[in-house]
Amino acid sequence: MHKGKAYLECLPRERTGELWQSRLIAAGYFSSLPVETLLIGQALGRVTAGCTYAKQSVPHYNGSAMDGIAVRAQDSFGAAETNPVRLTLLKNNEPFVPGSCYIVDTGDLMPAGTNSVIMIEDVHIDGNSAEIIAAATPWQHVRIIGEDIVANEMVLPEHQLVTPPDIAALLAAGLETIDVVAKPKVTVIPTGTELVARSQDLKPGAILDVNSHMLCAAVSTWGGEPVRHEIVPDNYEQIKQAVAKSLETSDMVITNAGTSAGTEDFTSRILSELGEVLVHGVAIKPGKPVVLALCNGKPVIGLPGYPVSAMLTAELFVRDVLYQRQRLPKPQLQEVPAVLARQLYSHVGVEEFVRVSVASIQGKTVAAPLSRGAGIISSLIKAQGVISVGENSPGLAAGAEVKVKLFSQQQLNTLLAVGSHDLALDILGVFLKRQTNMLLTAANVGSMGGIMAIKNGEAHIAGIHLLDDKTGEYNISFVNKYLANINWQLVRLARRDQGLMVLPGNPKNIKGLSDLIREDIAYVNRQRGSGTRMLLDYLLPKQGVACSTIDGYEKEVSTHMAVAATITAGAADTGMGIRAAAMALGLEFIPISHECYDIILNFPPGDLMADMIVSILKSPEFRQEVERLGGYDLSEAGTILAINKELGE
Ligand SMILES: Nc1nc2c(c(=O)[nH]1)N[C@H]1C(S)=C(S)[C@@H](COP(=O)(O)OP(=O)(O)OC[C@H]3O[C@@H](n4cnc5c(N)ncnc54)[C@H](O)[C@@H]3O)O[C@H]1N2
Ligand code: MOO
Repeated sequence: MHKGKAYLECLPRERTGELWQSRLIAAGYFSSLPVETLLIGQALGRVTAGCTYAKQSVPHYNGSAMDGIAVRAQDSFGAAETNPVRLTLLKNNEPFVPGSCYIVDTGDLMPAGTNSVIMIEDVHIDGNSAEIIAAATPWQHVRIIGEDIVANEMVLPEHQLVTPPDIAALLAAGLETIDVVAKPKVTVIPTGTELVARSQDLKPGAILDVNSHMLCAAVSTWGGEPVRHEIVPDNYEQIKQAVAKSLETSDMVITNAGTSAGTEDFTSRILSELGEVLVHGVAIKPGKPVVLALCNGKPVIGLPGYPVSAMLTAELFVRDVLYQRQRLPKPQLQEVPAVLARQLYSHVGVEEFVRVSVASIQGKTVAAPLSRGAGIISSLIKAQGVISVGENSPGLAAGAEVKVKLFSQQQLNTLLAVGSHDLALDILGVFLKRQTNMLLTAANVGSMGGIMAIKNGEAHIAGIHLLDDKTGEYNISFVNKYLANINWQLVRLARRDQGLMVLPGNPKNIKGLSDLIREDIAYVNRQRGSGTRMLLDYLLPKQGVACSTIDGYEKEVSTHMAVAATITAGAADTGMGIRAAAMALGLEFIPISHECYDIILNFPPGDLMADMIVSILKSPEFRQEVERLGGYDLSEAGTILAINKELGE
């Protein structure tokens, strides 16, 4: 047995792909494929295992192609307007005699003796005779035997994807069943002592096994037949046995987790004992510790435990192998040039894959990077595409030209909201989708980030809640200051309650901001530039509180929900945020202030989308749905607060 390659000896992705492909070819993995026989009606989307030949001709009899009369062509010769020819009409059961004809409908068997059809429009029926005024050519309007498919002709070649018309052709050609390439059976083994199968069993430290379901679904999407193994704890022998047993019945085995350097990360060692580890460590992020092995001539892939890493490495090293194994054409993702919405740091030495929201903004395609953590499942569902930042790149500047691989052709049918995020925006997205079929995607970069995105033409919408500490007014002075020469409108979305969130029962008896200086109180703050942080910094001096005296003032998180989650987890006693976030996690809420959450709309004059958004904001249905979240006042929603004065004049 070969020893596994040392971890961290990372190969570049392309070389890994080539090595993986060439070793699988050498192992014969793509040559002798198991075959399955299916009823024709079940073969849609499958790949023919061999060439298929017609059992019968199509059509299998000479039939009339039109409604009319069936004649012997030579009986009609000489017919003309000046010389009508009269033929005797026979009944179907009467034998043909020269100079006679039969009435036929489209599809009828041509009566013996006839070889041509004259359309009924060109015939004058008179009692027992039919008069024609033009000659018919032999076989006109007749579908002759085998005109479509001749018996023994090839209907479909081997390794062809079966389409709906193929099903018609196969059935017409007299086939009842067809041999197709069998779906590769792929066993997915979730590993980890911390894993539980059901959310009822979750407790701190336990993780719900979601990856095995995600990976099985991916295998199905890629044409394979997934088999989900039960969770195997981090036990060397048990994992080894599970892999060895699965290999007996599967065409491919995927293990999940246990690929990195932890004390219980056994994958590479186990696979090197069961076969040969070709790769352990690829210079990519996420997904670096992926393991690629060949055991008994079958691929065994150790995918890293984090969901995003697992999905990306499956896309890179499982998907194409499955397509190739089934001879399915690999779907090509469309690649479009786009402008990066914000700066992106990257590590030199690894190729980094970053999921992005994509939108077309006034003719410019913009890609907004989503959160990059390997455990951020939501980045997988929010993304419309992915970009790759090359191994040698330390990162990309905002505005840099990137190439986005789009997950679907319709992905540019998107409105991009960049700025401070609010649940009301998600609800606006639902209403917009209903009315316009446009998808609203949001990148949460804080209020100032939103203003900058509008300034750079990289957002359709920006949610902001910025307090001007000189005027005490919200938002207007900021848009006027930063957004010249742009067709913006500032529209009220909601007034929101801002306040302190505390655990149920308020165990530390917090009453207001002045309590934050107490020694027994740990605070969790929002990031600089966020509206909530600006409000806090505005209010603290008014209460005579110095921020340096607050324990936790330096501890920053970037969303209202993260503040609420930090308090729920016991990592802080209180933090400022909106009431809806407190309610969502069952926290108590001490109101401190109101703030105005408004949206900047960036649409050219006359664009109907801005009007549509305003009318949604004004609708009672939308207002009720948002107000139900708690802590929102939408009585002014849809009010246009300002438009760009410079352009307006
Ligand atoms: N000292 C080092 N630590 C880590 C390194 C490293 O190089 N040195 N690499 C990190 C990277 S990169 C990744 S990726 C992960 C890979 O981890 P493993 O494949 O060993 O997996 P685990 O540590 O067991 O799990 C990671 C994470 O994922 C969760 N998980 C696992 N299985 C599932 C599942 N079926 N469904 C949902 N979530 C799952 C698991 O609970 C952990 O939270 O290692 C880093 N560490
Ligand atoms: O490879 Mo890991 O997936 O970067 O986190």
